[in-house]
Amino acid sequence: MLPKINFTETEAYKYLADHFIDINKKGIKDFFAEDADRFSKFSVFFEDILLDYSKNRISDETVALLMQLARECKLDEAIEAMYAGDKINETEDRSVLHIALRNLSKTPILVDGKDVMPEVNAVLAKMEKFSNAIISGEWKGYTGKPITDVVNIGIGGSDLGPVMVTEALKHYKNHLNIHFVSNIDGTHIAETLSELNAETTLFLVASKTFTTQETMTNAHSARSWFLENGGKEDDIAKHFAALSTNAKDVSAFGIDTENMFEFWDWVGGRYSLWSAIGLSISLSIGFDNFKQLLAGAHATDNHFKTAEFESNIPVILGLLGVWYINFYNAETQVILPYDQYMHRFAAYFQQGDMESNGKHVDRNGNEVDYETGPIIWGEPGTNGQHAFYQLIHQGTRIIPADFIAPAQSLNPLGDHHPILLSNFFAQTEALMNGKTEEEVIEELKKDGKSEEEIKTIAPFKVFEGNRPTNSILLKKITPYTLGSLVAMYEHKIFVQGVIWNIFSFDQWGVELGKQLAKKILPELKGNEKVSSHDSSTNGLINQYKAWR
Ligand SMILES: O=P(O)(O)OC[C@H]1O[C@H](O)[C@H](O)[C@@H](O)[C@@H]1O
Repeated sequence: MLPKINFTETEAYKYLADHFIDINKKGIKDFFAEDADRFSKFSVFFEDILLDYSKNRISDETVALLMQLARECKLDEAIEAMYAGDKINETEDRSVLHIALRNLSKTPILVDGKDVMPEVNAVLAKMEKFSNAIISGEWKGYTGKPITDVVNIGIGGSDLGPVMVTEALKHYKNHLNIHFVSNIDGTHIAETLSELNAETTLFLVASKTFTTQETMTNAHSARSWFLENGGKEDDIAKHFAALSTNAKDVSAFGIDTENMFEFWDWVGGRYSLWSAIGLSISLSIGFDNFKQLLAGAHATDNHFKTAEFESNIPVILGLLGVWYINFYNAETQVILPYDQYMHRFAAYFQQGDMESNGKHVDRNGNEVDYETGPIIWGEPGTNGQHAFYQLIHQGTRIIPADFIAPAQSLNPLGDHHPILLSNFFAQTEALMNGKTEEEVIEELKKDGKSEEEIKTIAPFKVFEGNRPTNSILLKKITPYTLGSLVAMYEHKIFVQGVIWNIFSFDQWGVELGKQLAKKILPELKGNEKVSSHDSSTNGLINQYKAWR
């Protein structure tokens, strides 16, 4: 079980609160001026990934106190409990074992005394066989033609991970066209199907529960489309596969259980891209590359489990987040990949982080009196620079930023990559150093501005700087390094959940809206006016009925 410690009552927290007052008076650039070793002290390599966290508002003492905080919160016991298969998802009475899905060392991992690895490996073997058959064209559609298009129908964790990874690893993809349908808005599936041919299309119905309204509705529409476009009931087995934990509902839908790729209740939806939910990834880049993704994540899992906290990347990232959220009152965390392929990375971790740590009740069932999970957002660089960086540079809020970039481009075209990377380096430098009033005045003088003009314009051109960033420089985006990176962020979320004393692996907060939508749906039928809600909801529903 996870320890249940209120981190604000630890010794370390009290020291940190005092220490914060001192640190807050200093600028990050002052730390660099004082310490020539700062970069080597506050950076860590993990294989082909370099984390530089030196451009943060931290000193040696901050780091030592944050590490003490982790120790007082018994992070080591929490890590051990997760890896041992303890039911740390207490509110759902489940283990949390996405680490087992990529446990390529095959050491036994027990849930209720049973080793889960044989089942994990059996599903991986089935995914390999299926992926090879589809990719090679050996698997034929109902008219004998090979599959050309794959449509993953899923939402949330059954969509975002596969979308993010297939996009991030597009460079490694084969000839198959992979599509994703998630939204219940009929436009999503209608637009997707309009380009497709039923004879050569494979649908993956991806749903852990196989009850999610959006996915089931989209899956039924896909089935009808298939039958209307020449397929027969008997052909469904050639064109539909299911990725789920719910065998009963899969066969009730009419999908051959031979075409069912199973996973288990100890895999959280937002941690499931490594499971059968990753079948679209394996189809897109081939099973060997999918295995490399798992291998990269497995390497991070070993790092997280064994490295000292001081050199443990997820621990460092997690504690830095706590420092800003709980001491600087940072509300958000921005993730900025300088890699076009990674354009859905921030969106993926919006679910990963916000659904995990968006909690206001602690592990003892009490309301917390401190902040927990941040708002996660971000877009790829350099697009973000021309959109929202203004606020990061000169706004009133502190926005800790993670900058991520590969040293090697997968599309080395002219000077594109050096230009991209010059922006990556420049932004963190600018955010740290800012621009002083003296520098601004100097610049304006050089531009030949008058004293009067300088006085008027200078205040607007000053950047106070001291804005914290992490830089994550990867040698190259490969399935392996991406797997490592994603697992780092996953474990960072775990670290923060442990410190905040919350349960990171349930998501009760998404239920209420679903329940109410089910209640409202029948009320939308017929023309009679609705009066069972508040006046706003009644007004909106009745206007919808008048206009539809
Ligand atoms: O995979 P499914 O069971 O269809 O669930 C899809 C998604 O829906 C739910 O509402 C949860 O909030 C998500 O964590 C989950 O990933």
